[in-house]
Amino acid sequence: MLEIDGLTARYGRAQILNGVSLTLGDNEVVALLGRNGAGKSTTMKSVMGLVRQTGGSIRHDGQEIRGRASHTICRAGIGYVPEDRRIFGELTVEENLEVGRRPAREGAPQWTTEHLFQLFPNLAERRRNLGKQLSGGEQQMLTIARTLMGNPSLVLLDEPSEGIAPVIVEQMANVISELKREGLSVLISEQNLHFAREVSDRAYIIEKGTMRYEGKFSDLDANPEISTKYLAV
Ligand SMILES: Nc1ncnc2c1ncn2[C@@H]1O[C@H](COP(=O)(O)OP(=O)(O)OP(=O)(O)O)[C@@H](O)[C@H]1O
Repeated sequence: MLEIDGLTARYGRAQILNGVSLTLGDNEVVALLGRNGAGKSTTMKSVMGLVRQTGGSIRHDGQEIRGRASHTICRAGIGYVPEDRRIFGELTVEENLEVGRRPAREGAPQWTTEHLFQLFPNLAERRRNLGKQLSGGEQQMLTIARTLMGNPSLVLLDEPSEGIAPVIVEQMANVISELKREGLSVLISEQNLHFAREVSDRAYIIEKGTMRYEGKFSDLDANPEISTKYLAV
């Protein structure tokens, strides 16, 4: 589904990714863990063609996408939910969802607003509220729901549990499990090991733009020194 191999990327003169490799299989949920500034967002932005990549490859369903324009990457079925919730504050919840609507895509689940409202009951209750009237957690949910309106087969979620109330974090975990049940592949970036463990099949740990760990959560639990060294636990 997604194969990143030896990816290097920079902002201006600063080298941020030093050869990152990661794979995500069909219908897998994989966590990209790391502390603040480790390079998680930059990895996701690289997949989306939003930062300058200097080397390596990014293949999606076997096709090289590194260097392609962002809209082409979206059209290939990759949805991206950035950390900063980019909802339209002056549009209602329903209108925000309509903005994300794209044609159905073969091999990917097709979403309707009604289906999304079942998945996000909070948004259903607030469907006629303006985006700016929602809480931070609800805005995060709305960003995810709007991305799903594009019928992606792969979704990149940048720190979905960041800065939201615990009760919403629990709902977020349910949403990610439901996306997997629907057949999607999901890459989440996380600092929260507990949340990542709850929703993901396996994990990578990145530090200073370099991959330090790849494996199961059970192995991470058996070797706590890895988490202590590379994560804020
Ligand atoms: N637009 C930018 N210009 C220059 N440097 C940047 C830019 N964005 C990020 N960086 C730097 O790149 C490095 C990696 O940042 P990145 O956002 O990928 O980290 P992260 O693991 O996602 O952490 P965070 O939780 O802070 O988002 C950091 O050192 C950061 O300061």
